Amino acid sequence: MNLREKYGIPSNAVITIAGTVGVGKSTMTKALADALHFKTSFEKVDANPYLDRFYEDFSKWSFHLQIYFLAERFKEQKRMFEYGGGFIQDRSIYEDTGIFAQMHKEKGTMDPVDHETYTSLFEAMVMTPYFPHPDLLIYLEGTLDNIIDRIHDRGRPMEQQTPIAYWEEMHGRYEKWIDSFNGCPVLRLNINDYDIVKNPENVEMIIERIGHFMEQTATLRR
Ligand SMILES: Nc1ncnc2c1ncn2[C@@H]1O[C@H](COP(=O)(O)OP(=O)(O)O)[C@@H](O)[C@H]1O
Ligand SMILES: Nc1ncnc2c1ncn2[C@H]1C[C@H](O)[C@@H](COP(=O)(O)O)O1
Repeated sequence: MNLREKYGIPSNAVITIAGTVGVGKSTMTKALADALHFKTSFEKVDANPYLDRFYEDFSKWSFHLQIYFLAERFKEQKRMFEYGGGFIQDRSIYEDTGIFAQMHKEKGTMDPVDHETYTSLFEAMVMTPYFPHPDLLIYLEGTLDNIIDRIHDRGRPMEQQTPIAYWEEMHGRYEKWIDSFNGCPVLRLNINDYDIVKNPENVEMIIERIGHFMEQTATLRR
């Protein structure tokens, strides 16, 4: 019996991994997909035509980048549900608006009219009964210091030039955002509790928690 069957995770589940930059979403996405024999949906980072320009000049490229991410994630959402599920997704669509667009508008690096246009498009596309929401959002949390170490170790050039204050602001916003998020069931995992890089066998403990959690949420919905 494989781990998915052992812990009763439906083969058509769509699980999205959320959390601030560098917390370990991509690593977790790959580990869970390998262990569950699920497909993956990754964010495009290297092939993103706006990301470098955005980090060079937030104000100039905020709107372009958000529209790009919205289009990419919406296409991915469609692809996952057309396949009939069985996916682990690296970052949810909800974080684009709830964290990034909101933060840049409030910090003055996204024009308020652009933000309004973006938000109305996002709501028309996502906040409708027709939009398929994930079965589960796994929220990865950790201390700011650990996360900044990971960003430095990973070494993406545009992130190295970004002031620590940016990651600190984002970290604080994530903590508030997740407390009020209700788009789908949320399972929180602290990165200090499960080191899946040093101890890959920890993945089974995470899958066990996912199985129990999904069973409980399904019972509550019945
Ligand atoms: N459990 C872990 N222990 C140590 N390092 C980790 C762990 N998970 C991820 N990392 C490292 O942290 C960095 C960021 O991880 P990544 O998965 O790319 O984060 P995200 O997708 O959230 O931005 C990478 O260098 C990755 O190898
Ligand atoms: N919606 C977004 N707005 C601005 N920047 C974003 C958005 N989504 C992702 N990003 C950035 C943050 C990182 O530099 C890369 C990849 O994110 P990661 O958390 O490392 O997967 O894209």
